[in-house]
Amino acid sequence: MDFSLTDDQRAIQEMALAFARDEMAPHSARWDEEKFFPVDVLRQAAGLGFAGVYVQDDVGGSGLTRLDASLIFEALSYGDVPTAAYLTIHNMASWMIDRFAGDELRQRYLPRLTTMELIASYCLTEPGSGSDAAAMRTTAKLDGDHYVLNGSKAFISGAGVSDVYVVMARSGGEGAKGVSAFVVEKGWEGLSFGANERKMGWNSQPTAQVNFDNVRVPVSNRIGQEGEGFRFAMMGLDGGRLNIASCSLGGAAFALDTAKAYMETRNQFGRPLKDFQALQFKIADMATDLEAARLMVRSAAAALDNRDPNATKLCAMAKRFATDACFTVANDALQLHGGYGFLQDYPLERIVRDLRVHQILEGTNEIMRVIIGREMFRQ
Ligand SMILES: CC(C)(COP(=O)(O)OP(=O)(O)OC[C@H]1O[C@@H](n2cnc3c(N)ncnc32)[C@H](O)[C@@H]1OP(=O)(O)O)[C@@H](O)C(=O)NCCC(=O)NCCSC(=O)C1=CCCCC1
Repeated sequence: MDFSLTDDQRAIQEMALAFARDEMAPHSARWDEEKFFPVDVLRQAAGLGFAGVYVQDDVGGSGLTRLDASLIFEALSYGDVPTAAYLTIHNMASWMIDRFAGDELRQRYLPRLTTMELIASYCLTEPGSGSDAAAMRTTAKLDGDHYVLNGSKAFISGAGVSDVYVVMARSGGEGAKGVSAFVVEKGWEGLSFGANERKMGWNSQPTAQVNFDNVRVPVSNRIGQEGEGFRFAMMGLDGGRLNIASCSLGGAAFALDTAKAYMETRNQFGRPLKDFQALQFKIADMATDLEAARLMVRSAAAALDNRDPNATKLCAMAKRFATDACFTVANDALQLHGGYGFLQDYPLERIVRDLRVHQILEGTNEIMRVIIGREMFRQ
């Protein structure tokens, strides 16, 4: 197995890191404090091809691989975790349209999604169904050449700001087979949004409920066939989980570098912290765990690129391992700063807050174990 990056991959990685350093990192503390959603910066990122990384190029996508995407999202997260994470959501929703919709729908939305003239959200979770996604109650009843959507989606990133919502709703019977996927536009009658949630982290992107009150959606806005929506949503999440794991890598890499720099200059007992072996061991463990997580993410990305039958399992493993390991790395980096790590004048407490949710969203790490366990016995 060759884990080295190609020259093209290094160039992409460096471009994303430069963007993170110049356009994101200088503002991330303010975005967090002011709960500011940096749409202009997202559009600048789209200009570099980061809004449709693995969308096909006939509709403006970059046509890159999942491994390329993982490198990009890791690099961007070095500058600001929630903004990079928002790009992953936009990419996931856009990919679902690219991969599963007919050409008319692809051409209608994707050229504007890949430039981020339109911003996308992904709507699966409901107030009453999180881990048990197939228990959703939002309905889509066929009425002539439209579906009529009723219900609510919860924890939706971008709700109220996004222009386009990829929505999973029940068009048929119970269970996963009754679910279809639709593209719904902001501004359509009956679509409304809840108040912005007050969150522990991920403050530079809005999160709210999306409500459907007899929203009429043209049949032509259904993605694929009736009853395929749950499978599409799960396939979207295989890649989404990899992307979130990549965002954890970037946040943890930033935390580790910040801790190392601090240890060079902070003196206690007459010596810099880096000269204490116990603290060197801590850095050694952090770097080792981060590298292990990175290798798992890259291996899962390669599996998705190669359509490996183990890809779902490997993505769940990478998400579980990387988001846990990277949260611990960030928390240890905070600890190495002593009392200063707890202050908002330093970036560590923000990174810890931002990475915490990666252990919960896009499937909790407990659900990742469910998926891995099932796959282990399916083989
Ligand atoms: C895995 C799970 C717990 C299991 O589901 P069940 O047992 O009901 O369904 P089951 O019997 O596993 O499957 C149904 C059909 O579906 C196919 N399929 C499933 N996975 C896949 C897959 N990966 N690829 C292809 N097909 C798949 C399956 O084969 C079956 O079809 P079949 O009957 O065989 O024809 C699922 O519910 C899940 O995952 N929850 C976590 C949700 C969850 O992750 N939210 C996160 C919401 S989004 C979020 O948190 C965000 C946060 C930030 C912003 C972005 C979004």
